[in-house]
Amino acid sequence: MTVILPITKIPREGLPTRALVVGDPARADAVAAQLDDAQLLGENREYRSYRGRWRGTDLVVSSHGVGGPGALCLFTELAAAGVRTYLRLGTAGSLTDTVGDGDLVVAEAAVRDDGVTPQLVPAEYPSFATPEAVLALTAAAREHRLRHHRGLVWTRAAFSPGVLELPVRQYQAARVIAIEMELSTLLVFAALRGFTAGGALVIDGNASQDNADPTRYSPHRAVVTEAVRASVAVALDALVSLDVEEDRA
Ligand SMILES: O=P(O)(O)O[C@H]1O[C@H](CO)[C@@H](O)[C@H]1O
Ligand SMILES: O=c1cc[nH]c(=O)[nH]1
Repeated sequence: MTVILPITKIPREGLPTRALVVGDPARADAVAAQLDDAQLLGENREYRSYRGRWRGTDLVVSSHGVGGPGALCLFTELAAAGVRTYLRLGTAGSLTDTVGDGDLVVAEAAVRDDGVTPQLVPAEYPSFATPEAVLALTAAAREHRLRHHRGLVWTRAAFSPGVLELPVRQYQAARVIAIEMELSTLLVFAALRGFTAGGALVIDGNASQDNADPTRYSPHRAVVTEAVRASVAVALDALVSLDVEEDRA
């Protein structure tokens, strides 16, 4: 009898070892539509998971919703079902004028302001992308002729600010180029398990100007939608090219 995992309702066994994870269930549908023989694996809450093939390689695509704690539930259940290599394809706000709308940011590492990984491991522990994932994503972005940048990302639990002053200027001065909400959770989770992980993020606005006023956040513009659509092949090409498990201590 197939055992179904409780939070994502994916099967406990027999999954491919690679997963593309995205925030939005509709984005999981759009990725699945590009796969060969896509099959829905399970659906519950914000989590929608498919399996399928890209260029002959089996993989999973799953949505994790918004925020690190919920995303961690997906990453954990995917691991229980056999996934060992994760790439996140998401959106992010830019923190610098040189990274514009529709550009792709390939994360080298992420600031752990995610609100959840401090409950897993001390705050000094790093949140870094697997080097091969960074190289595979940048190579695929170049091949697909997408405007892209490598750099540091700020993962932050709260989308909009409250009353506390945010260290935006300090992180800008420290060369952090984009802000989003789940990547550091994925990178820490993967490092703790000895898995491979990375992420690429499509820029959907200037976060240092827009996020204090949620009515100015406008991610549904054509420049963003088109860049996300074009980035799917980049992320899938990178995912199927990765094969780094054997070298790891
Ligand atoms: O486009 P996704 O993958 O959802 O990523 C970003 O968009 C959401 C905020 O609108 C957060 O999940 C953030 O990380
Ligand atoms: O967290 C996020 C995601 C996309 N864009 C932003 O400005 N922030």
